[in-house]
Amino acid sequence: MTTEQEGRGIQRLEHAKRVVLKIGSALLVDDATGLPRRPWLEALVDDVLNLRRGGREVLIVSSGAVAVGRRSLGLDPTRPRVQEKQAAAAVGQIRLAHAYQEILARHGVTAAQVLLTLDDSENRRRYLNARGCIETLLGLGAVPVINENDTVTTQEIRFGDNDRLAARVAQMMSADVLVLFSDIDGLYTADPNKDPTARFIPEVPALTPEILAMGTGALTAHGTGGMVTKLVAADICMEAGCAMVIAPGKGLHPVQRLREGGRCTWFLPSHEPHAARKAWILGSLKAEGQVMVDDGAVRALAHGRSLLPAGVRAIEGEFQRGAAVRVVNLDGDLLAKGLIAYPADEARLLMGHKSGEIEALLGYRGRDELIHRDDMVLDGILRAPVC
Ligand SMILES: Nc1ncnc2c1ncn2[C@@H]1O[C@H](COP(=O)(O)OP(=O)(O)O)[C@@H](O)[C@H]1O
Ligand SMILES: N[C@@H](CCC(=O)OP(=O)(O)O)C(=O)O
Repeated sequence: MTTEQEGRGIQRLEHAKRVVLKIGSALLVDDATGLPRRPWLEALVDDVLNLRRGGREVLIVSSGAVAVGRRSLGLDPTRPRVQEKQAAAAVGQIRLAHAYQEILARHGVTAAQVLLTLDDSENRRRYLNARGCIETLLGLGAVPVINENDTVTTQEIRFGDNDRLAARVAQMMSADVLVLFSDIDGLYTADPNKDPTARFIPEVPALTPEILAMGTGALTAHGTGGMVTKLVAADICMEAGCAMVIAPGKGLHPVQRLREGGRCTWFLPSHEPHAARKAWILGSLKAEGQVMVDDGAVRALAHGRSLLPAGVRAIEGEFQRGAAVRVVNLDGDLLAKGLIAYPADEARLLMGHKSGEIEALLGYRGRDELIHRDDMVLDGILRAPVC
């Protein structure tokens, strides 16, 4: 790898505000005992703490529930049935979460278990709930330890592999970097375990058909992904403006080795996560309603602030929480488009009121903002001029 290539990826990691680390079963679970590898996990937690000391937020997407639980239940790994895998995940997840919790707690850090399903990334209301919860956990200094909620998913309605889940989490949380730790040090032109002429690829600036053709299935006993799912994950990340890296995870302190310039493959998107999210709100979502705001709110939006209920005069349309809505001024001029934090009926109850009154009006304490600035893109007469 050239110094310049090394540099670009590492720079992304060193300047990242939010990093997702994905740990595969083959790295975490000891083949002989079927238990989490403690020394490896302790070294990983050390790495996580170092990242956090540098001011970064860290999320962990961890596989291993099925591998751990399968062993505890004495299930045959060669003939997995869906219900047995679900049962194994239920047993293994509690042990896995406990291992993370125990090691992080020794350093005074709180671990938080988050189990997600495919629906949580595709249904906008659930998406906002999951995102809000993880955002709150990060704000409170916890380390979210995320896995698929295997016990309630079936073949048709699941991520199926944690490479893709991790990419969806990175996209949902506008992470700057996703690290996929693997049993291999990166992407090759072909599977190097089968083809000795396969060449290593240090950096992928775009997912061309040639790159996509390099993906083939998994070889390991525990793993479900192989290179195919890593390239699917790269596609999700690149689209979301998140850099992704496939790095070797077998040895102790895999993050430290990555930061020291160890061999890996970087997938580097040309745009930032924030820009990608805003483009998605502006371009891909159909507005389901309209919010009319007063002049004070127009000034707040123009300064990049969130929209509070106090500045709202009227709400049109019937929509659910998380719907995309147009924001207009009293003359009906378009100002912005955003994802609203309340359904239409509740938003109507809140309009014109101070955020401190939300609990009394709705009977629960929701978000202070009707549309958070991270969920809003200025448009129409407030659209930033393109230079
Ligand atoms: N083009 C490729 N480059 C690198 N590895 C590949 C490629 N195609 C297939 N593989 C295989 O994918 C494996 C990594 O995927 P997987 O076993 O799912 O890893 P993990 O469990 O670490 O996520 C490698 O060990 C390798 O055998
Ligand atoms: N949710 C499953 C993980 C499935 C998976 O993707 O495993 P892996 O290929 O080892 O990352 C589990 O915890 O066992």
